Amino acid sequence: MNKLPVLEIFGPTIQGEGMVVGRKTMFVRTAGCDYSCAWCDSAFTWDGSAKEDIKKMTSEEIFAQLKEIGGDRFDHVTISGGNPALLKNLSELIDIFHKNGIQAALETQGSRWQDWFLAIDDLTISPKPPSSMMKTNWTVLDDIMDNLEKGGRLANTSIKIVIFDEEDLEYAKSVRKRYPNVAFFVQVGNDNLEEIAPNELASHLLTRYEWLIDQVMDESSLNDVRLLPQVHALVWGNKRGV
Ligand SMILES: C[S@@+](CC[C@H](N)C(=O)[O-])C[C@H]1O[C@@H](n2cnc3c(N)ncnc32)[C@H](O)[C@@H]1O
Ligand SMILES: Nc1nc2[nH]cc(C(=O)O)c2c(=O)[nH]1
Ligand code: SF4
Ligand SMILES: [Mg+2]
Repeated sequence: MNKLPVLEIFGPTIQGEGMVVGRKTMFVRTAGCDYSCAWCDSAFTWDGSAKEDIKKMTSEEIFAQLKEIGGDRFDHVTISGGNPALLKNLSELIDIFHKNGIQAALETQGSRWQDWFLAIDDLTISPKPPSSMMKTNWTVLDDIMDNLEKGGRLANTSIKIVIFDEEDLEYAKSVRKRYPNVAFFVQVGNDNLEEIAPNELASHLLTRYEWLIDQVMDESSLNDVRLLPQVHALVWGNKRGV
C-alpha cells in the first residue's frame, strides 16, 4: 500500500498566496524537502524538529481525515510541504479528489518533475531567488515548463517568486523573461518568522509590500505581473496550521 509522509492536514481556510488567493481550501502538508531555504516559513517539514509528528498515510486515510475535519465545507485541496514533488505516488490521492468533485492545487519549487503535475488544477511553481541561498537548476525548470506546455497545462500553472531584496528582483526579472507565457506572481518575503504578535507582523509586512510595489511599478520588464503579500500572514501572523 502506497503511503505518504504527512505533517499537517488543516482547513478549511483561505489560500493566502498566489494564483487562487482567497479561495476556500484545505491543506495537506507533506514532510521532506530537497531544499533548505534560508527563510523557509515551514522549516519544520525538513529540519527534523517535527520528525515525531510525521504520519505515513494512505491516500484513503488522507481523504478520510480531510472529510473528518472539513466535512462537506470544501471542494478544493492544496498540497504543499516541504516539497510534495519528491513523492512519486500522488496520482492516487489526486484521483480520489477528482472523483469526489474536489480540485487539487500544488505548491512546489520547480526542482523536480512528476507526471502527476499534469492532473493538478492550480499548479504553483516557486523558483527560489538568491536570498534563499538555493541555486536554481535551470535545466530541470526548463523541462518542467516544457512538459506543462506540451501537456496543455499552462493555463493551470503560475510562477511565484518571493522577494526580499533588489537581487531577488533581478532574479524575478530573469524568470519572467525566460517563461513569458505563464501567469507571474511576486510575493512579499516574510523576514520576521519569530514575531508572535499578528498585528506587529502585518504592519511590518505591509511596509515591505509597499516597498515591493514601488520597485515593480518602476520596472518595465515586470508589467504583466501580480503582486501579493501572504494574506494568511496578515491575518494570523506566523501561526501554524492556518
Ligand atoms: C513552504 S513552501 C512549500 C512548497 C515548496 N517547497 C515551495 O517552496 O514552493 C510554500 C510557499 O511558501 C513560500 N515561502 C516560504 N517561506 C516564505 C517566507 N519567509 N516569506 C514568504 N514566502 C515564503 C515559498 O516560496 C512557497 O511559495
Ligand atoms: N492559508 C495558507 N495559505 C497558504 N498558501 C501557501 C501555503 C503554504 O505553506 O504552502 C499556505 C499556508 O500555509 N496557509
Ligand atoms: S523549497 Fe519550500 S519547503 Fe523547501 S525549504 Fe524552500 S520554502 Fe521551505
Ligand atoms: Mg506557508
